[in-house]
Amino acid sequence: MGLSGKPVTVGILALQGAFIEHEAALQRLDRKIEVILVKTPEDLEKCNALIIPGGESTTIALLARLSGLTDPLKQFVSEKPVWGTCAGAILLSQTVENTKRGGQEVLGGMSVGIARNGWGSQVESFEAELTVNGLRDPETPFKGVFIRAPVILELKPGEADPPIEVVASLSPKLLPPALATPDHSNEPKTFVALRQGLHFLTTFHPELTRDDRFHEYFVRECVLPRLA
Ligand SMILES: NC(=O)CC[C@H](N)C(=O)O
Repeated sequence: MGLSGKPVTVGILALQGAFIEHEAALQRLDRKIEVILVKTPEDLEKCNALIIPGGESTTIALLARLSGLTDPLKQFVSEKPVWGTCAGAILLSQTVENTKRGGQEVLGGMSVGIARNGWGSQVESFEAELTVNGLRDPETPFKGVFIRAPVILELKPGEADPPIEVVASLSPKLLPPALATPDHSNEPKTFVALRQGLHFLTTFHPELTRDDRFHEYFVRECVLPRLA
């Protein structure tokens, strides 16, 4: 049986946030995916890969702790493919700035520093057309929906870590004045989709469009190769 025929189970962390929309997107893919809404460590054990949705990172981290999921999630992240969208991207990061009082618990997985609510109050939510080379039909722009989105501050892979690939970035012109710098070259603040080894993050919400190309990308690039 080829890769395309192997059964694959993708979990979606379903404690808070936009998990139903991710489920619908995965079910629209041509490739048949078994989807589990993960609320307990037992649910997580059945998954080959996981999506951590957008929502409120502080709340998701708190509910994970109350559900006994924090350590199983950290273990999962160290072994299997995980995609974090928006709040999920915050949870996959190594360090977080602009946290609520008491700080932000993270799962790690991606060697990045991130800031919550990085766009400031005036541009908390916006849409932007993204050109993304790794997607199917790359000439068609992807509508990025940014809702109180985090901002990538720095990439800091250690020597033993897999390299980080920039999958999508925003035009520097879209950065709010507070984030803009005179020299925009290779500026982490413009990065909005990053891949590192088995892991993937997007600071926006692909599940809130009817365009499922990022879901297809995650399954194709991060999940299926891991099953080989
Ligand atoms: N749309 C989102 O997921 C917003 C993320 C939210 N600002 C947080 O810090 O968790």
